[in-house]
Amino acid sequence: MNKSIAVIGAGSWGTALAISLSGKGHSVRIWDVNQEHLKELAENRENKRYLPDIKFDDHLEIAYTVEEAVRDAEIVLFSAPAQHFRSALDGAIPYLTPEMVLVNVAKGIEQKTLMRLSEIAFEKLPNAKYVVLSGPSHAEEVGRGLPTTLVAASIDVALAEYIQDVFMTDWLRVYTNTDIIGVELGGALKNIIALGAGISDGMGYGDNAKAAMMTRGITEIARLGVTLGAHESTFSGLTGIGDLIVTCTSMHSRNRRCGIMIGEGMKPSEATKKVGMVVEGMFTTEAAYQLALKVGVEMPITEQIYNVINEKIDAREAVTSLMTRQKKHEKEDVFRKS
Ligand SMILES: NC(=O)c1ccc[n+]([C@@H]2O[C@H](COP(=O)([O-])OP(=O)(O)OC[C@H]3O[C@@H](n4cnc5c(N)ncnc54)[C@H](O)[C@@H]3O)[C@@H](O)[C@H]2O)c1
Ligand SMILES: O=P(O)(O)OC[C@H](O)CO
Repeated sequence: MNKSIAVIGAGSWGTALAISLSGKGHSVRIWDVNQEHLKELAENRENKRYLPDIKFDDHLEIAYTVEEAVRDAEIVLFSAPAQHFRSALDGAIPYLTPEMVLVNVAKGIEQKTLMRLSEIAFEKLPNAKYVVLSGPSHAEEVGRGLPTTLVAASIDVALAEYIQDVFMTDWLRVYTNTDIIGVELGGALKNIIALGAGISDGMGYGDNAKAAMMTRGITEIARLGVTLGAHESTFSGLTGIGDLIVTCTSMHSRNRRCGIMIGEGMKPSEATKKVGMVVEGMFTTEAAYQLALKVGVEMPITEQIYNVINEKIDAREAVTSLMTRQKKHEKEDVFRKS
């Protein structure tokens, strides 16, 4: 059955999902803090800034206030960048009702509190019907209807199944999961490794270096994730290794593109600006670095990327530091446990 859906954040991902949902016949209203951007969306009936040449259909309306977007919605989808999720939620709260299902697609950790986004939501709304939607999914491909998979994660499996039904199309396949911690952390932390993969590419290193970055990257992501309560197996699924692969290898990736420019010698702040859309890894690196210190987990790649993007060392020094670390067994963590 068709639903009424509010989308909060009309960037590339919010727009791509709004196009997909409205294409399925759902009634979608999209809102953004940037009023100028909303006017352009209404005038052009497409998102020329982020997803040019993909026209909106009649089921997709532009809302000029949060209230207008959220009023009578059955589902409220948050697609603002992770550092803005708290303010996006605060803005919507006066208009939310307990029946509304909240879906968050942002991938990050709040820098100032080190909280996962679901922790923010449950702190404010302890009984929220809350679902995380994540997975290997570039907006540029979803907007064009290219085959994609996602995972709807919730502590309530029935709720995850509800969102699975609402979002699923013949080309957008949605799985469910109840490991909300693992799904959130996989989506957030892969952006750090994608920055690293981009830096490696930008420095002119080859496929060997990138394969190492990705494989050792997922190892340290899982190490932190399991310490924070996630299931290890989640990191070998779509929201773990799946999302890591797509982000580290695609030219659509904002994180990888930013990394490439840094690897080529551009200042990190300049590279971030040049991407022109949110580069979540630039915030998540700091948060993950602090979280790892707090819980005593070793994250050598994250630590070096933290050093590079904060201009403490250059990328070549970071590579030397990673390559000349104390030698170890590949599965050292497993040996430590047994
Ligand atoms: N772009 C993708 O392919 C993709 C895919 C999966 C997940 N994501 C995740 O989705 C999130 C958004 O990414 P994006 O690429 O769409 O970003 P973007 O930079 O393209 O757009 C972000 C939009 O959010 C708006 N915004 C900022 N604060 C807001 C607020 N408080 N309320 C409402 N709108 C607000 C901005 O004005 C902007 O239009 C990120 O966490 C990203 O990791 C992106
Ligand atoms: O473009 P990126 O690097 O923000 O990645 C987008 C999505 O998270 C890929 O799944």
